[in-house]
Amino acid sequence: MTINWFPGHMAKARREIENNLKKVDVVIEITDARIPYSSKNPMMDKIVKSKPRIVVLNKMDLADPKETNRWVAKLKTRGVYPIPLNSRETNILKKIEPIVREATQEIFDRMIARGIKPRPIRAMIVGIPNVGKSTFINSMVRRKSAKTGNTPGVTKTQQWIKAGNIIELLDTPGVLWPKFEDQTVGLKLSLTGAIKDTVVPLDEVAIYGMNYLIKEDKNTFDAFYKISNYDESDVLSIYDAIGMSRGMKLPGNEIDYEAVTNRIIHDIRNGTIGRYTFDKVEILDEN
Ligand SMILES: Nc1nc2c(ncn2[C@@H]2O[C@H](COP(=O)(O)OP(=O)(O)OP(=O)(O)O)[C@@H](O)[C@H]2O)c(=O)[nH]1
Repeated sequence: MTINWFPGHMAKARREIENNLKKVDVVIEITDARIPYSSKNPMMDKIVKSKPRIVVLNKMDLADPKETNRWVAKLKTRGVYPIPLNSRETNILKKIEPIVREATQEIFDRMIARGIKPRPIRAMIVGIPNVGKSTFINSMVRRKSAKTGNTPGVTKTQQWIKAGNIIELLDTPGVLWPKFEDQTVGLKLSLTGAIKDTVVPLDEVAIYGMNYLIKEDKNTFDAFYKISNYDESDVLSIYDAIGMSRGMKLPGNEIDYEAVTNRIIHDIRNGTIGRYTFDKVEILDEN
């Protein structure tokens, strides 16, 4: 989904979420496990305020498992309920149900104490674009594609959809804007596919990712591209090595640098090279 986030859009998105918040018991915030800090909306804490919040570290299959564990531990100290997930799996309901129960225990204890028969727990999904909100909803309700209300003339009525026996979800997720304030955050959002390619220069994205991987895990990077003997402080030297190794040449035998850029981004974004986390937990204390 492409949205240009102008102040008017931001205000509208925020208002919609604030209205929906009144109807739910718990908020399920979807983030990207590779960038749990950069894929959060900057105002989420203010917007959600006092509702219990589950933070899904989605796309865990693409993130470094050690770093994901560190994020879970850290987020637990911040008053939210973190859970790593791969929303493409079919059994996520089983993983979500216990944490939804835990997050809403007080509300339901109160209902029971007042003699009210417990009703389904109502939840809304929020997150920035492309973190996997629709995939999560579809997987929770076990259907193939998310319903959309974009057909002209079709009245958009908001619906509750049942996810298993104890949860009801608002069928449309709240889409919020990503963080824009920091250039590195922009590079990470682009590297993981959360923002559209044209927003950030692609070669900068590729160079950022490449340097990060070489710093973190040079052996894997070299083995993946079958390269050696390059100067790691010189971007062109690395590009030349990859281009040569992969036979990415233009007519006239020059290296096709654009193809190398696209290749690197593709390989990192899809996890073909390996599982990496670009936000380390320490970033929370620095900001
Ligand atoms: N590897 C992996 N891919 C995922 C996971 N969840 C979602 N995806 C993929 O991520 C992409 C974006 O997923 P969507 O569900 O469309 O994301 P969204 O947040 O609804 O996106 P918007 O509609 O743009 O707000 C799709 O290609 C999904 O298949 C996951 O847990 N692991």
